[in-house]
Amino acid sequence: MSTSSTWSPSSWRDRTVAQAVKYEDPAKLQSVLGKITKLPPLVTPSEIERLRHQLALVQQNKAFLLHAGDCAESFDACTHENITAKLGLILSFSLILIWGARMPVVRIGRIAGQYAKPRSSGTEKIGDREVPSFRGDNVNGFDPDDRKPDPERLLSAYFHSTTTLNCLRGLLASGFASLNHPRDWSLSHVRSPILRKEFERISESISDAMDFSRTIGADGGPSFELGGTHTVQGEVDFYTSHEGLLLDYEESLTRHLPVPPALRKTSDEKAWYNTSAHFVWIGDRTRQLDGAHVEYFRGIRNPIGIKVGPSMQPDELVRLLDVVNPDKVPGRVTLITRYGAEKIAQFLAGHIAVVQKAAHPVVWVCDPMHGNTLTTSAGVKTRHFRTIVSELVACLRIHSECGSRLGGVSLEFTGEINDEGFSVTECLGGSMELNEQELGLRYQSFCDPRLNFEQSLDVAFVISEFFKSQRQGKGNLDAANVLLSELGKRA
Ligand SMILES: O=C[C@H](O)[C@H](O)COP(=O)(O)O
Ligand SMILES: C=C(OP(=O)(O)O)C(=O)O
Ligand SMILES: [Mn+2]
Repeated sequence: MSTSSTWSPSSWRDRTVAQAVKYEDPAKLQSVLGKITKLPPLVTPSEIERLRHQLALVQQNKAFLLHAGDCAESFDACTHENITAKLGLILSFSLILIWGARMPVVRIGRIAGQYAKPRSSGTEKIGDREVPSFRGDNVNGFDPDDRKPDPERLLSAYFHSTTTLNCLRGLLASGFASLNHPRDWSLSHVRSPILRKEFERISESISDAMDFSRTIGADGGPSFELGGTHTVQGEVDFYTSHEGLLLDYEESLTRHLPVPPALRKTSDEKAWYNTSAHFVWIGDRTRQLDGAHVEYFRGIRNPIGIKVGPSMQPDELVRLLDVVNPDKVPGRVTLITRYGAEKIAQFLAGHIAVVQKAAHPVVWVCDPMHGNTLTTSAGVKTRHFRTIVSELVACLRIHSECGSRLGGVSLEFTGEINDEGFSVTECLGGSMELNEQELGLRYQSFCDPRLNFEQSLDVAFVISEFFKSQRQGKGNLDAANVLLSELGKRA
């Protein structure tokens, strides 16, 4: 394998493309890509560089990363209500984390472009029929009769991403993030009295802290609508991300743009930026060392993620880091581990050891979702809250035993609610004790099961309590134990 050869946005085309999509009409594909190539970037180099800088702070233990959102966004779910609910959950989650950890949270949504899905199999069974698998809204349709890949969907993905991003930017610029108005955490869903007492204690402390800031005027004066500036609390950074799976699309949004002045080494320095999102990641199924995805990713300047599962060999991991980050740039690489609760103890410490030995600067993030998927006897794909939290807790423990640090979490969750105000029912357990019979009530995911609003806040409380106890010098999981043992007991 030669990685020293010249890179270009299209050099990946000489490599084997894992999870490739086969289009019937290549001319139509070219015409769509030609159109996208001319459309404006979705994000800017300054935003991308700012995120890289913030991820370097995560690495230095000065911030925590929350990477979260849908497994697969869909074009139909691109509504004001859904986007607001998703952003609201990310903000609520990060507020709880900030309270416990007393450090900034870097927020990256799996949003505004998370359409393409790698699949375990090329076909799937729907009833008695065997049809091509759904590959995401930018490839084919969820309807079993609409599974032929259509290049026009790439253009539609661009416009849905743009619309989503515009909605997010509008909400954030108009004070939606103001910490004075978090979504109501009613806690009425919490069944265990012990848990409810703990959650109430935490949320009252947060409300108290916010009340205090308001009283002393530390919330920044008049509101935005009344001519005030964006308040310190209301002004938050928010970044977008998706799996960089469809390289045709990623290439067409890869632009040679001036490096922002503060970072330029020469007055005319330019770099290749993937302008489809601030952060893109390589999936566990497409991270082959000599494959097309690694070749594409090595040449872009964005901060990138790499999914690391049980099949990653330790030496392979170091070689991969050498390829994508030869200059060991801080903040450039985030390793998103996803082994499964049963396997993490077998693999994580070995991966940490080789990365430490190679002195590669990385942000370690725990994805406790993808190694913990199961299918019920009724054929429903789900995840159990208990295994999700169990992988997360094991991850925190193993990092601290190895003298390393867990810098963030990567979750599939959604704050979406239906017209009656109910959350989705896709994962089992949590403080609402969702059971198998209830999965069918509001199962809306197009791919993997997501934590709903209530279950996500459960996770936020657990992590927040862990950081609080660490901050108070306890350095262990004691304070989170009441939550963990209670949540662990729930079916
Ligand atoms: O989101 C991740 C993958 O695309 C997903 O887990 C694949 O699911 P599958 O195993 O049903 O193909
Ligand atoms: C496809 C995904 O994960 P992985 O590559 O880890 O299976 C994902 O994050 O949606
Ligand atoms: Mn997924």
